[in-house]
Formats: sequence, structure tokens, C-alpha cells
Amino acid sequence: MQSVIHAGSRLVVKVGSSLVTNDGKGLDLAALARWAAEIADLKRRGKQVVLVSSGAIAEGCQRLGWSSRPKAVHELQAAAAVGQMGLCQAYESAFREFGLQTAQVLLTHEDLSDRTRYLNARSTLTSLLNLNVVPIINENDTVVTDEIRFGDNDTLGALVTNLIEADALVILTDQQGLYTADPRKNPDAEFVHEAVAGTPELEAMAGGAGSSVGTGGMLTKILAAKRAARSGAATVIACGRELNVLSRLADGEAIGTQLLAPTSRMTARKQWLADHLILTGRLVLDSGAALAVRQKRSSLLPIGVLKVEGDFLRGEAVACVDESGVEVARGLVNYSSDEARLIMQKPTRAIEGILGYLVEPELIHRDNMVAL
Ligand SMILES: Nc1ncnc2c1ncn2[C@@H]1O[C@H](COP(=O)(O)OP(=O)(O)O)[C@@H](O)[C@H]1O
Ligand SMILES: N[C@@H](CCC(=O)OP(=O)(O)O)C(=O)O
Repeated sequence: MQSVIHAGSRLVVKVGSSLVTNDGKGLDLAALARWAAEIADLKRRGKQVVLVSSGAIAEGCQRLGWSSRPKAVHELQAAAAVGQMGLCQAYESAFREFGLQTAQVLLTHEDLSDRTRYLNARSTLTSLLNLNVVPIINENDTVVTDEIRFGDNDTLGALVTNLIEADALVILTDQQGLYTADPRKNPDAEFVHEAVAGTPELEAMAGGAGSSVGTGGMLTKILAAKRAARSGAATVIACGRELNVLSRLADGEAIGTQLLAPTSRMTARKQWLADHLILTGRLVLDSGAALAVRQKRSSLLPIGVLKVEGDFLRGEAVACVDESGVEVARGLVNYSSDEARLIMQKPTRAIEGILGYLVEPELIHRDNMVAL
């Protein structure tokens, strides 16, 4: 078995809070220096690397003298603002030792769900990579509220992987990789060397965060691998404390857990649609329509819609769910929620008579829809 990042020329490396802040005790400058040395080595070998780093909140709490993580959002946001300064400064110094410039990029959910901002973020990151700068990304914690947070940087790492069409996502954490159960709780758990990303079996193995500073645990890493696989990227989950972990992966050594992408790759536009974390509405489909959109990749016609939930405008992204509430597809609607309520369960030929106009015969055209 060979490492999946061997051939990759563009990588996203994600480091978690527990590693970055030494389990909340304060920035682990030695670890940052090690990763900077390894990333410099990868760049000498012609690879482009984006770093997604957590740790702002944990570091901010430490700097503010708070012994435990606060619950109130405004306090978490204040801690993130303080901690992010420390993170940035430490990375800047670490990479400067290797003659590399760094750039701070703070993203919110809206930056990636709005198509124009998404394309802007993509061209900025690509420009930075072409300028040989190492972008260091985190969520813009100071301005986001709970409802619209990515919440964990595993998800953000996967979205960035898809955004820049990276070849692989490397998630560095405090374990060697994925085990069949949380190794902190189950000493008999077995190590998983390789698997195909996106299977329910993997999700069943993964538990919550192990340390008091990590947020998502293994589950968000497994879901991130599933998300990254949509753009054809493989994911490696490995231990960030392992010496030369990135250089060894680039040498082709199979360390950590390798989660392979199934062969089919979505187009960039469909990926963007699939990566929306928040949707403005839901269409409940009857069984025939659910089958047609999921299996035959058909357009969605108003006649197959049983119920319209939420308020949305023409062009917005909505979820299509079956009668049991399982999301089968998502897409950009041709009609607003008010219009959709009037034309649901009606044949296409009736639309003009009901609304007085016909925008499109489909409620969602297949080109603007992605089956899940
Ligand atoms: N099946 C599993 N295999 C490995 N680790 C697991 C598993 N299930 C849960 N975990 C826990 O996930 C933790 C890593 O996630 P987290 O604490 O969020 O770290 P990070 O800050 O690196 O994102 C591990 O320390 C471990 O206790
Ligand atoms: N944006 C947050 C990171 C969220 C978080 O804890 O992520 P992780 O440690 O990767 O599970 C921060 O910098 O504190």
C-alpha cells in the first residue's frame, strides 16, 4: 500500500486545536516549527500547500487566563480574536525561518455559499499559491454566530479542498488515525489503514472529541473525507506528533488512515452546490420524484412535490427530501417558495394558468441539481 498523497501536487493540511495548543496549555511552538519545516520541504518538492489551523479559541482562553472553555458565544468570539493573533504571529515566525511568506485567510460560511464570494476566495487562494505563499486558514470565529458556523475545522478543511481542487486533504490529529472505536475508551479498538471514504460503516466507528479543546472528534474527520471525495480528493488522517509525518507521506510511506475517493468526481459547480451547509428551504418529494431525481438524475417537476417548507427566492439552494425526511438531492430553484406552494402537485402545463407566467417547466433543472 502506497500513500495516496504521493502523486498529489496540491495539498490541504489541517491541524487540530489539541495539537496546536498542546491540549490547551498554550501554543506548541516546537510543533509549529516542525510543521513549517515539513511544509517547506514539500514546497521544495514542487507541492502547493494550504494550512488550515485550529487553536484560536484554545489559545485565546489560555492568554486570557480562563481555565475552562466558556459557554457564551461572545466570550468564545473574544477568545478567538485574542488567540488568532497569537496563532498568526507564531506561524509567521515559524515559516520565516524557511524563507516562506504566510497569509492569514479567515473564512465564514457565507464566503463559500455565495457563488461570487466563493469564486473570489478561490482566485485569492490560487494567487497566493502561485506567489509561493503559505495560506493559513481558520474560520472567522469573531463574526459568526452558532447557527452559521462551520463549527469544526475538519469541515472547513474539506470545503477548502474542494474549493481549490486539491489532490488530498491531510488531517493531523492526536491519534495515529482512525480506529474501529475511540481508542481512548476502547483499548481493543483496531487500527484502520485504508478504506473508501463515505461509507456508513466508517461513520459508525467514529466517536466524539477526545480532548477538552478539540470539537468534532473523529466523526467530523470521516464526514470531511466524504465531502472531500466529491472533488476526487483522498484524505489521510495521521498523527501530527509523528516525526516528519508530512515528508514521509510525500515519500510514499503509508502512515495514518488513508480514505480513498470513489472514482466519480463531481463538476466544480455541483460540488459547490453539494458543499452548502445551510439551505433556505426544503421540498418534500413523493416516492416517484425521489426515485427519479436520485437514481435517474431527472429534473424535478412541480407535480412530484408534496410540501414546500421555508422561505426562499428563485435561484436559492434548497434540499429535496423523501417522505421520511432523508435528503436525496439539492438544487437551485426556478420558483420562489410562495410560487412553489401554488404549483406543487400540479402538472407543468398548469403552471402558466396558475401563476400567469411560466419561468421554466421544471422546479429544479437537472443541471442545477446534485443527487446525494
Ligand atoms: N474511532 C476513532 N478513532 C480514533 N479516534 C477517535 C475515534 N472516535 C473518537 N476519537 C477521538 O477523536 C479525537 C480527535 O478528535 P478531536 O479531539 O476533535 O481532535 P482535533 O483537535 O485534532 O480535531 C481523538 O483524540 C479520539 O479520542
Ligand atoms: N476555529 C476554531 C477551531 C474549531 C475547533 O476546535 O476545531 P478542531 O480542533 O479542529 O476540532 C479555533 O480556531 O479555535
